[in-house]
Amino acid sequence: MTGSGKVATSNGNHSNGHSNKPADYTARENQTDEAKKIQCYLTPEEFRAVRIMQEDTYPYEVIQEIADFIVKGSGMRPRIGIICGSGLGSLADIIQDAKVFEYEKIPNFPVSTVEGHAGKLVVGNLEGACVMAMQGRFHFYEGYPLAKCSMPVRVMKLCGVEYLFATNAAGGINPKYMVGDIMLMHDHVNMLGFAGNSPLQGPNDPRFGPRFPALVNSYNKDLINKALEIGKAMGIESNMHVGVYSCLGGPTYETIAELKALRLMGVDAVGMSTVHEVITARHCDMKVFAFSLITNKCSIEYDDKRDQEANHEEVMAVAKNRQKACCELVSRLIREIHAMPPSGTQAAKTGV
Ligand SMILES: O=P(O)(O)O[C@@H]1C[C@H](O)[C@@H](CO)O1
Ligand code: HPA
Repeated sequence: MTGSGKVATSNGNHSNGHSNKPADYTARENQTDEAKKIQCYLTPEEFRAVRIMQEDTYPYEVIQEIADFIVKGSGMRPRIGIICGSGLGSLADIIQDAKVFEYEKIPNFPVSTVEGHAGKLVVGNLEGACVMAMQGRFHFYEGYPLAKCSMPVRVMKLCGVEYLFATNAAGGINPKYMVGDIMLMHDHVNMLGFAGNSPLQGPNDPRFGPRFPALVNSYNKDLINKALEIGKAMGIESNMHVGVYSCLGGPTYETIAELKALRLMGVDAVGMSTVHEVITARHCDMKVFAFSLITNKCSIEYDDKRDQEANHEEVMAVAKNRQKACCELVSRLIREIHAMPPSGTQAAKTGV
């Protein structure tokens, strides 16, 4: 590959036949043998960065080491894990007695590359419960394999987390959804899975879960019902929905034809994350609560006169506007979970 992503031919020409070697090629001649073999114009540093990004094997022992690093470094054993969606990093800002780990400083951890994803892991207390929050998630379009995107969910599991709260910013396809609404996820359509991609691809380690996990009832119904009650108490029930989310690979927003197809499949909101995290969490038997903040309405009509083009600035601005409601919903739900006995006890087995 060239620095611009074009494939170079053996005579040095790009496969589009127009340009020759990049102008800065002479500065790039100090290549590794491996890079030379595939006619790669990346510098050794770039080549190494791509290799690290695409490395997707995280053996159990490595994940255990990361978990130990976090538990020892924080002196806490979190019970609830939170993944903050785009612009929803404030969910981690409300954590008290926080111990903050920058992703760069956590051994073997990927780094965040997207605006609105700070790249910090925050461990502390929220409503009396010990929680850990990812202020910044990993997306497939950043170049990470899905297993790497959702590897932190396994870290959470080995830290002791029982509940995953996954949040995201999403486009509303259901015409009833308005910007700023909250959709509690009760199911998903795994479009990347349709294309043969899964975070569970490759050898299965039964210490995490079974080879063929079932995904019906992935989204905990009791937590959805509790969240609806909380929404009512907050006076936002008319801005809350229960619906189906779908994740596409991104980073492009969807075409109208794609949106029409998703709507036909029963999808209410579309984004670029969460599904692989939920799959990984269910595989290792975590209870999942997830919601989408609807940051933009997706037009599914070609002759729609409104200016409906999605953009990340708008996504971030809406998330900022609605962060208070999202924080309150999450805090109140965590308060309820904290009041329940830990799972494993007889009483807990009958509840969520
Ligand atoms: O991390 P999430 O899923 O909240 O972020 C969404 C999807 C893209 O990363 C970005 C597009 O604006 O927001
Ligand atoms: N599509 C995909 N991802 C998104 C969108 C969208 O419309 N809005 C926020 N994240």
